[in-house]
Amino acid sequence: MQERHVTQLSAVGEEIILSTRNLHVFYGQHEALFEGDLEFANHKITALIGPSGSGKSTFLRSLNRMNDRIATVTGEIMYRGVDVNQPAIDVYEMRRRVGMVFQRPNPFAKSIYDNIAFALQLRGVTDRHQLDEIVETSLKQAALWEQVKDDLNKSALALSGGQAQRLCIARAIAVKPDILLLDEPASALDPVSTSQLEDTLLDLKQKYTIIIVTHNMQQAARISDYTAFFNAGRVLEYDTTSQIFTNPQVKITSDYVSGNFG
Ligand SMILES: Nc1ncnc2c1ncn2[C@@H]1O[C@H](COP(=O)(O)OP(=O)(O)OP(=O)(O)O)[C@@H](O)[C@H]1O
Repeated sequence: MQERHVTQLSAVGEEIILSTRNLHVFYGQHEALFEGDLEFANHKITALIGPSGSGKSTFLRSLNRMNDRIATVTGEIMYRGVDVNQPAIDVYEMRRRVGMVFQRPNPFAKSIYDNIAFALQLRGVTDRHQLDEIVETSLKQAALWEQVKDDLNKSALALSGGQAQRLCIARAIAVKPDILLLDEPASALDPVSTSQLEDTLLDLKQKYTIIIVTHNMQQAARISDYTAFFNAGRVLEYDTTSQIFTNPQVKITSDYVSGNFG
């Protein structure tokens, strides 16, 4: 078996929206990511899997510069032809296009409506009709509208975990991003909410490119098109999800996906 097998998606005809080259991440002296070179295909779901501490979140958070204050990130992050890992980049604007949803649902202590409207108002959208329309569309896309349409003025803190996570997705898509980064978004959810969230992500793929960190192998297999396997700060294998789960080329990947790891 090989030691490393990373498929270049551009070589297999995919439209690449985001790619990293020579990406290294250091927390102080500790190098947590060595050469995370990956290409991400437009309107596809890519899963990042691997053991705890292998660098998945570090990599994901680097993609929209969430590591800026806590780590040193070197290398290129090419988003639609622009290296967004440059000091001159407007990080705020970049994060509008490359949004993030975190592991634990983190709605603001505001109404359901304001959770979504707030980000838009900050960006200068003040027209009430326009706000209403975007709030409704975002909640529909996040598959939450039917459950909350009569309760928009109620506190978001009263939502269930699954609903709160879908509200966070609605909030992220309200500003019309291109790419959604999700860091274990279902880890705090029960199986029913997890399944609903997976259906929502499959729907969202029509409009967005999705990159998701997950510990749940079945989840990666169910929803993703491509899977990257991380180990000890390196991407050891990257391929179609079916290939990773049925015919991995690297022994450690094979051990990991078959549950014989460690
Ligand atoms: N804020 C931080 N400061 C210092 N070291 C960190 C920080 N965040 C992560 N690390 C270290 O970087 C390495 C990679 O961690 P990371 O969280 O990216 O891994 P992961 O694969 O996402 O793990 P998990 O699946 O447990 O979330 C680990 O050695 C971790 O201890």
